[in-house]
Amino acid sequence: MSGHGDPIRMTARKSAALSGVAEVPGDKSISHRALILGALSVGTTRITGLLEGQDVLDTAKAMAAFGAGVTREGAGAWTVEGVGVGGFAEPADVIDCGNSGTGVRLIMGAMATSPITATFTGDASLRKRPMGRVTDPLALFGARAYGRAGGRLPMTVVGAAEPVPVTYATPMASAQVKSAVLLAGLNAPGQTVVIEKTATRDHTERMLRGFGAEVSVEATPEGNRITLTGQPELRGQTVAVPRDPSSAAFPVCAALIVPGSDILVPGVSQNPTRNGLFLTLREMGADITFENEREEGGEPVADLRVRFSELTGIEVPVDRAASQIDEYPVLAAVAACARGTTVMRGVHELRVKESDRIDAMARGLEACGVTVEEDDDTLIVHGLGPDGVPGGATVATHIDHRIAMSFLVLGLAARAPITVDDGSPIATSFPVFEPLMRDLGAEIVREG
Ligand SMILES: O=C(O)C1=C[C@@H](OP(=O)(O)O)[C@@H](O)[C@H](O)C1
Ligand SMILES: C=C(OP(=O)(O)O)C(=O)O
Repeated sequence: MSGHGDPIRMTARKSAALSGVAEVPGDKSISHRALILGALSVGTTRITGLLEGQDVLDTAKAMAAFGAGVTREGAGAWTVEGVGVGGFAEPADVIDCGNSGTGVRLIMGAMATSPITATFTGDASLRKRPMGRVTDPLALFGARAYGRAGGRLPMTVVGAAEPVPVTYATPMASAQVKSAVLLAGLNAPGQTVVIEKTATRDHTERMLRGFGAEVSVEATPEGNRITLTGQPELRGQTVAVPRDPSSAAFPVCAALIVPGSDILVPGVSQNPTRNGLFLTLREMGADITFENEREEGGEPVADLRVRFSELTGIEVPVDRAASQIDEYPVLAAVAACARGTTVMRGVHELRVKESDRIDAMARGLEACGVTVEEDDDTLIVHGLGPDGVPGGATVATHIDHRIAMSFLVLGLAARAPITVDDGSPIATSFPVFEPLMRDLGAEIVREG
C-alpha cells in the first residue's frame, strides 16, 4: 500500500536492565525471494516463518497480480502456486510495492523478460529512490522502462518479448541490482552473468539453486562472477525462513547499551554476507556469544547471548559495509553510547535507502546532544560513553523504519526520553518490534 497511515509518535525512555528471549521474525530478504521464486516455479512452494511485514505482504500481493496463487495458511505459513519461468500474466492494475526497494526492484527483474507490461509505484519514500540502477541492466535484456525524471516511480516496464542474456558488472554494491539481473536472466536463453566487485547478500543465488536452477560462483580478480543458466524449470520447494539478523540488531544493540542487560536472541542467521554488525560490535568490546551454531533453512544460524557492555569506538572496516548495510543506523546509535569515536566510511549507499540515512542519523544524533561529522560517504560519531547521551529530543524518521527503531533503542539508554515523530514504518520490517522490546523490559510507548 502506498500510504502508511497516520503518523505514530513513539517515545523510549531510560529502562532498567533488559532480560529474556527475543524471538525476532523471519528474514525480510529471504521472505521476498521465497514468494518470487515460488511464483516463478512449477508446483507448490510451502513457506514457513515468512515475515508478515508490510514490505513482504506487498510482494505477496504483487505475485498474485502476476498470476500466482498466494495463500496464507496460518501465522507465517504461506503457499504459492507458481506459474513457471516465463509464465507471468500481465497485471490488471498498478503494482504498489509500498515502502520496499527490494520488492519493486526484484519484481521488475522477474517480469522484465516476459512479453508483458507492468506499472509500479510505492509510498512517498519509495517514489524518491533511484530505479535506473535496475532498469539500466534490464534494458540490456531488451526491456524498456518509462518513469519519472531521474528514474523514479511511478514507472512502467515493458518486458522483452525476445530477451537476450546479459553479462553485467554491477556499478554499486547492491544485492537488489544483482538479484534483479539474475531473476531477469531466468527467462533469457543462454547464460546470464553478474560480476560484483564486493560480495553482497547471496540469498538469491542460494535460493535459485534450491529451486533447481544452475548457478555457479567463481572468484575472479574483478570480484565474484555469478553465472546463471537461463530457462530452467524451477520446482516448488519447502522454504523455512530463518530469523532476520537485521531485526535482531535492535534487541542486541539495546541490550548492549542498557546497563545490566542479559538477553538471548535465538536462531539468527549468521550468513557471512549479513553478519557484519555482530563482528563490528565484538570489535567494540561487545559481550556477544554465539551458541548452538547450526543450519536452518539452508542458512547458518546461532543463538546470540548478549550482555550489557562498555564499548569503545572503532574504525569500521570499509570492506564490511555490504554485510551490515542496513545496520549502520543502529550502529550509529550504539556508537553514541561508546567511549571514543566510531568511524563509518564507504557508506554512500545509505543515502539512497528509505531515507538518506547518513543525514537522518546525523541530524537525529545532534538533536540528542551527540557530536557527529559526515561527508558524502562517511559518518563519524563521537561517543559519550554509557549514560553520556543527553537525549530529550524529538527526531524525524522520514518514513524510515530503521531510523525509527534506532532512535527508540537509543532512548532506552539516554538520560532523557527520545521521541520519534513517526514509528508507523516499523511495521514494514518488524511488526512485533514494540511488544518484543516491551517483553524484554524496554520502556517504549505510543504518544496520544
Ligand atoms: O536484496 C535485498 O534483500 C536487500 C539489499 C540491500 O539493498 P541494496 O541492494 O540496495 O544494497 C538492503 O539494503 C535491503 O534492505 C535488502
Ligand atoms: C533498505 C531496506 O529495505 P528496502 O531497500 O527493501 O526498502 C531496509 O530494510 O533497510
